[in-house]
Amino acid sequence: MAQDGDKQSEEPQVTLYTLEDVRKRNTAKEIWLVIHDRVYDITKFVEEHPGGEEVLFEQAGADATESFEDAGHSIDAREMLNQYYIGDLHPDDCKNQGKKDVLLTTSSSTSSSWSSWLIPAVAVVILGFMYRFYTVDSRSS
Ligand code: HEM
Repeated sequence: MAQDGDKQSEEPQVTLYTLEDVRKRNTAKEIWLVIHDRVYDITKFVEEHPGGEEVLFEQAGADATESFEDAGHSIDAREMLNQYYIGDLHPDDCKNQGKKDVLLTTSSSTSSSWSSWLIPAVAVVILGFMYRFYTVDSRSS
């Protein structure tokens, strides 16, 4: 029995929130926002934010990924996010971003597999032609 308990505690328990859950937390008492499909409760951070309270109030209850990235936050700022992380955005609400990631991965891996054999193959064909022309030239002269 104790083992069962251990197993359960080893599994990461991620709480899922919908955008609707997040939207409700946009008051001075409670401020949540979404960055890269992760949900943050920044209520206690608002006053400390070096970029000011106002920008956070503007993003309260919404997906702040774009504005967070636009501000060009440092690595330290990104690490600070962990302190306020409370859960993930429900997959239903982050469909578009998931699709975009998949497309980007697929297209980049496809192009790299193409170039890995196409460029050497073209080089071999060109070298073959050059070799033929040179040998034919030298035989005829
Ligand atoms: C919980 C989320 C956030 C954290 C932990 C955070 C943290 C920080 C930190 C540590 C800085 C100081 C500069 C740096 O180290 O990059 C900063 C600056 C700033 N932040 Fe944030 N920030 C958050 C969310 C946001 C959002 C959503 C916006 C935009 C709406 C924003 C806009 C800014 C701006 C404009 C500055 C000033 C940049 C400058 O003066 O060069 N931040 N933030």
